[in-house]
Amino acid sequence: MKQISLWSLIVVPFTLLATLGGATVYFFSAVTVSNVSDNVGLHYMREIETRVYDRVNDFMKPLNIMVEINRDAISNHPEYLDNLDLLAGRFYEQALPYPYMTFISMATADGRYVNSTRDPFGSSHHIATNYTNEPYSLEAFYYDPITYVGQPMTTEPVHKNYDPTTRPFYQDAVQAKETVWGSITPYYGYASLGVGLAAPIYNKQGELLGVTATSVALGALDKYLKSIGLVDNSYVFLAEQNGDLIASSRQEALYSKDGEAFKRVSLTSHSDEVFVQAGKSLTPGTQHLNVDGESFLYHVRPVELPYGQTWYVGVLIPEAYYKNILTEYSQALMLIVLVIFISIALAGSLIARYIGRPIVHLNDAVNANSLERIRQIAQPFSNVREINSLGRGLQKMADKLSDVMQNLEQKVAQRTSHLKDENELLLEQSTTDELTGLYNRRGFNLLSEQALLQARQFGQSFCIVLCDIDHFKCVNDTHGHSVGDQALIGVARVLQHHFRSHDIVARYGGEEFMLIIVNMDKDGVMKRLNSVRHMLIEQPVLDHLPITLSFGMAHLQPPVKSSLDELINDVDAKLYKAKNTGRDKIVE
Ligand SMILES: Nc1nc2c(ncn2[C@@H]2O[C@H](COP(=O)(O)OP(=O)(O)OP(=O)(O)O)[C@@H](O)[C@H]2O)c(=O)[nH]1
Repeated sequence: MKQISLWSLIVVPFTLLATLGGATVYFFSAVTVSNVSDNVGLHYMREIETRVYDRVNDFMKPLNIMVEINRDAISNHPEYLDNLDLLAGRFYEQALPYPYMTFISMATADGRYVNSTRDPFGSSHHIATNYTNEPYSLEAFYYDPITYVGQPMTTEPVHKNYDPTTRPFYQDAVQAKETVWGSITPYYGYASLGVGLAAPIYNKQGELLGVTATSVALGALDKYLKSIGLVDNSYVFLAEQNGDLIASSRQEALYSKDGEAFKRVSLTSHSDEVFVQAGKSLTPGTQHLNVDGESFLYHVRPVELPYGQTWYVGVLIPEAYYKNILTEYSQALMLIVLVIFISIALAGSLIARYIGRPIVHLNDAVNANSLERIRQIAQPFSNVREINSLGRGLQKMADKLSDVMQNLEQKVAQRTSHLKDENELLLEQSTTDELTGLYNRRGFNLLSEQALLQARQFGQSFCIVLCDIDHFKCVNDTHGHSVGDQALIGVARVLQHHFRSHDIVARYGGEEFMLIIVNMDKDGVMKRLNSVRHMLIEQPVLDHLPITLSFGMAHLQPPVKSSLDELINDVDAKLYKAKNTGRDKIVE
């Protein structure tokens, strides 16, 4: 099975988790912020744009409704034209719900004219006609609910010799033979633009009966755009296809007066550079617009009016507005993410510290092959209960093991020393003659080789003596075996008495004794052997029973070359000679 370290089990997953999590959140937040950012801008812009779009549509709707109703009504009932007072009342009442409907008019092909008329801001509403006098001068009348054309408002006509058939709206409509838009122009004396629709009316035979027209004051739309309450540095405008402004959220004028002529302000000729740039990109859709280093989200939506007229609603929102909101949002998000990942890292380091480190510590101690290392683990060595208990358990085991080993060592030492003693005893027993306490033959064999080596090594003299009790069989036979034993013990003691502690005195066989004397001259040896003989006579080991010994002796001066076997054979032969030549003597 593949082995992995505890550190890699803790550190690697936490590092991976933190990195992966961080990257994921960062990626998602970047994507989210970017999406939300665009959405916030778009939503805000669409909201404004839709409101303006609906408002313009609602505002303009009565214009074509009225013109179409009146066109159809008069076309189907030309008799209306015989009583223009009725039309005056009808027009007046049609205009009542629409305060900015400035004109609803009818100009007959024979030059008569009737009009429900109102100033652009709806403060005065009356009826104007030119058919009540000669030669068709335009006069203003109060509306009368019974007679429709009520009292005159002024003593003088408003317009002398007014011939509507010469007016542009009439001529344009007749020429087009269908409903046409008039051009947008300012009202005389009023700060408002206006626009009208004019429809030529034919009878069933296709003869021209006249032109009916409606007109609306656009100043109300301008007021509306100015009152929307946009965020700072935003723009909303309504413009014609050619870029001429109809209404705008900004304060700048929509037209200028040059003598008697009016000059419309277009987007591209505007004093505000933002309008200029917007005018250059007046295409439906959303785009980013950069003006003098400031970025705008720019949206254009066409407003399709009847009879082929298209206006444009444009909205510009500074990107900084919604980006600031989102920057704050993303900063808050990043802060939360940071806190989460610091927490994860902290959790990882806590696990590493409180679980990983003690386990690694334990592992090192256990693998150090030393019980002492485990016993020396400081307690408590971990704040985690289970790990601490694991460590304590190991320590207890190590303590017990250590005690067992110590006992074992003591026992082994005791056994060893005991065995040593027993060995020594056994050795002593196996090399000692039980009866006399001298070395036995085995002891002699062990020590004699060492003595010969010593003499050779230190260049010392080497003397070997074999002695045997004379007629010992007689002693046994005459006095019994135990007396014989006493004799053996006595002879052994006398021999031992005459030689040095480091000289070898051994019982070599039944009544044979072997001596090895190193580093003593021949005379010295002889003297001692003769002394032995004398003592056995003077101080008999058995009462009234003299004991004599026969000796075979070899004394070698250094260097000693003969082997032990040769020397033993030599002294054996000499002893034999002593026995055969009368006993109680030393043969050398
Ligand atoms: N009491 C006693 N007798 C022993 C012991 N070992 C050997 N003997 C006896 O020693 C005697 C040795 O006799 P022999 O070999 O014939 O020699 P000897 O009688 O001493 O005659 P020579 O050596 O020729 O002078 C035997 O009778 C053995 O039984 C012992 O441990 N105790």
